[in-house]
Amino acid sequence: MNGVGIGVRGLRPDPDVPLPPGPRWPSLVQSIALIRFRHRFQPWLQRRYGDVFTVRMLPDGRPLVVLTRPEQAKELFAADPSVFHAGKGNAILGPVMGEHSLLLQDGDEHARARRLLMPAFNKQALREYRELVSAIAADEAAHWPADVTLRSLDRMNVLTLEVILRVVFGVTDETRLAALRPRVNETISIGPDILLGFGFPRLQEHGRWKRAVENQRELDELIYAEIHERREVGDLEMRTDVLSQLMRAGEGDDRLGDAELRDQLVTLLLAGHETTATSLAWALYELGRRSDLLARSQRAADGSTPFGPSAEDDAWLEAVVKESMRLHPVIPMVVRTLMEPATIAGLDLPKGATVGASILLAHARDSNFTEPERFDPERFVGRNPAPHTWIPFGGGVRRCIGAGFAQMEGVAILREVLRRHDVAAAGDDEPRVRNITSVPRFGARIHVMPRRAASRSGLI
Ligand code: HEM
Repeated sequence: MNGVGIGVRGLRPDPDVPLPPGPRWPSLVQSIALIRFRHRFQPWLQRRYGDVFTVRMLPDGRPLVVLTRPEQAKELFAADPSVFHAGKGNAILGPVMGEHSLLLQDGDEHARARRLLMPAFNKQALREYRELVSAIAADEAAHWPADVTLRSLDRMNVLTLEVILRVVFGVTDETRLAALRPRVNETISIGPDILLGFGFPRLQEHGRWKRAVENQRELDELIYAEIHERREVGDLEMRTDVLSQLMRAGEGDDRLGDAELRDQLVTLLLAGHETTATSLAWALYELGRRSDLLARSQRAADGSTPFGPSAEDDAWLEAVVKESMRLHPVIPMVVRTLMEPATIAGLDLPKGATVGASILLAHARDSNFTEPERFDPERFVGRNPAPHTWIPFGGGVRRCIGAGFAQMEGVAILREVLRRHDVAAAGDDEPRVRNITSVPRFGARIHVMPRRAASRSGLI
């Protein structure tokens, strides 16, 4: 998904195959620069070496070839998935997500899981989730204190977590929700240090590692209890949540077993929670810096027709979400590792090399977007960006399965917040790296005030 781990253990590319230029520094320095200082390092690499460059990564200087042009991204996304693997690079997430996780699989296993998961994310399913997402957002936004400065990232994290628990896991029982929340919170805050520790069983008997293992066991027990109860009650056909749909998917032997369901649920939690929250936090922050865009978004949130929001209103809010994802990519790059020698973007690459499409650079290219540093949702109104220039969700057979879900959720949440509140950015912010994702360093702080019109209509 994101270049947490580059390459595949035991698969060392032939060092004699010539690769695009790149720095000659030690791989430790290059890895730190690429991961920790990605926002400055990637643009520097492009200026210094051009549109294709090679970074040498830990542990042994294995190459990561980075592509930055839309036609190169297109080739990468269309490449044969049996040769261009994505799952192996995410292996570090295995101990938490589980071996069946969609993110970790490749080849036939991935294709099967993807086929079983897809119906839960199609247009019809998304329409069914929307009402519940709006209700969750309305409840949360109505309880924000008046006239206060808050970290919108924190508020959005609370909201998107609640959406995962109730719309994806489909949990309605308050006692189980209360038991799940702290365990899920602990799981989502696991960093690389804990993940790496999972490789050393002795470590798991101590301190934070021990707590992480215990927490995971408790979380798994709750998830399995939910799955078993759902099977016993036998009302799966009537339920619209993601878990129930996954339990119904497939026929005969081709169904997801309990362990598979558990792994996919934890994957959806980890892949879908903070990513969406961060994009929404940036969206509120950016609207809070531009009173004209805020006013337009509030009109769209209120609905411009006597019957409520029109398709144009939805389209504007969706454009705000998309522009936020463009200007502030949460995930910097998508990567694939070559299982066989292959040619891509005119380059002959050896088996074992990793090749990535930079989301950060694609979104910041002035040949892709005019004045790329400007927040301008208008670029997405009534038109699509040129192919493979806007790639926050990656592409091809690995394209984010939750892309439609994230956009639906974004529109619903923005609508409920903006119907009730005025927002003004409180100070400047900038991206900082948090584990895999990039988040606003200061939490995208906004000052929130109740809207007078909204108060009059009894929303608050
Ligand atoms: C703003 C929100 C989000 C962003 C920016 C995002 C981004 C991404 C990216 C870049 C990938 C890798 C694609 C590739 O390798 O080509 C991905 C994969 C994935 N995402 Fe998302 N995502 C978001 C929200 C979600 C949500 C809401 C869910 C689920 C509820 C989700 C579930 C997944 C899963 C399961 C995969 C693995 C797909 C596969 O390997 O087949 N994501 N996402």
